[in-house]
Amino acid sequence: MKIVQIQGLYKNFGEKVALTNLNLEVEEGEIYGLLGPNGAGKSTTLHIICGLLRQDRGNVRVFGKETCKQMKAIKAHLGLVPQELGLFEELTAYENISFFVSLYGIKGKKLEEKTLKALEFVGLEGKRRDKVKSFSGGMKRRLNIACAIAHEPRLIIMDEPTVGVDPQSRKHILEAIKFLNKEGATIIYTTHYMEEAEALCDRIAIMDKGLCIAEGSQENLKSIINDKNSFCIQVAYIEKVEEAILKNIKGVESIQFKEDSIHIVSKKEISCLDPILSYLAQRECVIMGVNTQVTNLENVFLELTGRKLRD
Ligand SMILES: Nc1ncnc2c1ncn2[C@@H]1O[C@H](COP(=O)(O)OP(=O)(O)OP(=O)(O)O)[C@@H](O)[C@H]1O
Repeated sequence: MKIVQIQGLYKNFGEKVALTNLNLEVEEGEIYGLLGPNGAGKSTTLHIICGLLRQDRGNVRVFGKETCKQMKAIKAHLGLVPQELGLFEELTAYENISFFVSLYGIKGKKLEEKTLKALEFVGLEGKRRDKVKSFSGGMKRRLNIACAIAHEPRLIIMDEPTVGVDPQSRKHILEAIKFLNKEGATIIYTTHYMEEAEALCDRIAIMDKGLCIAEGSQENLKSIINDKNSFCIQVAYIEKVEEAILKNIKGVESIQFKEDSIHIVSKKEISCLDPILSYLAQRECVIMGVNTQVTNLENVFLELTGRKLRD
């Protein structure tokens, strides 16, 4: 079953275009990654799915119901882990979770059970009576997740839930997400950490400038750039190298300069390493090493969204 269906979605903020004809579908039971550079439109998309924002045009269905007409019914089975922490610092961990659970009309013994289960789930059962203001960043992130999942939603939307956490908390959070998914929850996950998306997601959409520019399984996405070679040449005296000349070598598709290395993407069928090395030798650069790079999600992401720094 398609748990989220987005068709022809548009959203502007004044002059600013946030989404422009976005189309996405999320199947029940999957972990669906939403990746994209800053400002790509990920949070706007998630906020529209949750009914926090209204689209200008287009159709969004969650659990087969239209968000514009049946948001109340949708919200009962939806959990949102927001990018910004949404916690009450003066309340304890227990009080924070039980407040959010109570918003779903859950009371009494059930409220207590669900709150304790969520505390245990994020490894904070020993801190239940402590005020949030005494928590570390990682503990707050975990509590933020507990507040969103304690009512046991069918669809969990996570907007960069691991920002600023240490490796231990990150590991705990990623394992918890896998567990929730095994238990039956569908998860939509945004992150800037490619290795997280690689470890978690069944399918991924890459967004840029309000559009979905690629979508599919990790294998599908990698196959987009499998007709290319990617390699890195470490060079001393890199200042002697002229980018325009390298770019003109047959087969070269893109070039990126770093402090002491050049990253090159080329067509697979044309071998351009020899002419590049000859050119570097001609310029009396010292070649310190050449590394071929394996195709991973980060290469795909950078290839599709560009390697230039964004404002
Ligand atoms: N409330 C708002 N008012 C004005 N512009 C906004 C607002 N919310 C988002 N935008 C703009 O819409 C575009 C998409 O923003 P959005 O937050 O959805 O991107 P994002 O992919 O989530 O980025 P990030 O990775 O930085 O969180 C950006 O250009 C952003 O500046």
